[in-house]
Amino acid sequence: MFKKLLGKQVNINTLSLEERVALSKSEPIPAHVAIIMDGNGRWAKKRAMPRVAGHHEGMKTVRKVTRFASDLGIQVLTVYAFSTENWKRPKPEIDFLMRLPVEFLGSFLPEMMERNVRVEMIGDPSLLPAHTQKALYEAMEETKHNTGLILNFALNYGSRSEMVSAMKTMLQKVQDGHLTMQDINEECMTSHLMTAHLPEPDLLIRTSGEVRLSNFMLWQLAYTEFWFTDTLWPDFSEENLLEAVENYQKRNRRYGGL
Ligand SMILES: CCc1cc(N2CCCCCC2)n2ncc(-c3ccc(F)cc3)c2n1
Repeated sequence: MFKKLLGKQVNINTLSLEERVALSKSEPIPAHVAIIMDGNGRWAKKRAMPRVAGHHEGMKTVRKVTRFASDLGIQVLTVYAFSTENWKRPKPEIDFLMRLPVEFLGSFLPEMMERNVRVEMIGDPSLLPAHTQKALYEAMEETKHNTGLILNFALNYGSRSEMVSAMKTMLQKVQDGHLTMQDINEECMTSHLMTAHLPEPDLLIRTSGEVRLSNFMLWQLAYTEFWFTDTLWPDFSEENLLEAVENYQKRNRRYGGL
């Protein structure tokens, strides 16, 4: 890929990662990047390892990508960690998955504090085990005053149920006289979603070659740039994230216009 540097065309493949990062930071960085982290089971299968080994390696990738996103100046990183459909998985796998937040936060929270990272979540935490909820709430409490990157975990999250819940709340407000039919518009709907306080995603990344949304942020992704890669999530690197951002910066977004 070629980029303009000081009036000259530069082949970025000849640059170091650091040089490419500096170049990328001279152009608009996507404020909100959302990632569907696919390919963990396949990564393990390729190595004749149990699926949970892929999930554990995937957790390390979350740490690595969080560091790099923070360095790049990304404001919000939303990662789809557990969907409402994932409850159909075997119980031992779910039990393992539900311990990952405890391990992640136990080892990474000090560094996230140093990096001024704030931990948030979207989804319904009530069905998560007590130890998972405890780790999550403690991390959100400890980091709530941080003003750097927002690391936003989608946990027990499903977009359709998020939208139904928003509609029910708005209907209840109309019944209670707190809203009128005229108030109901796209902005009103957006303000009733779990992401109301966040900018809409500028860039969606999905790994492992799957090309579908899987009930993820369906309303919020209306004008988002999509970037799909065959790379399996445990293999996803800083280089992959930078490539997605560089590709994003090449696109001129129209928001439906010309
Ligand atoms: C509860 C399911 C789950 C799965 C999971 N995987 C497995 C699936 C996708 C790949 C990444 C590794 N991770 N990775 C980090 C977390 C995490 C969640 C909340 C939090 F506050 C801190 C860390 C995580 N949570």
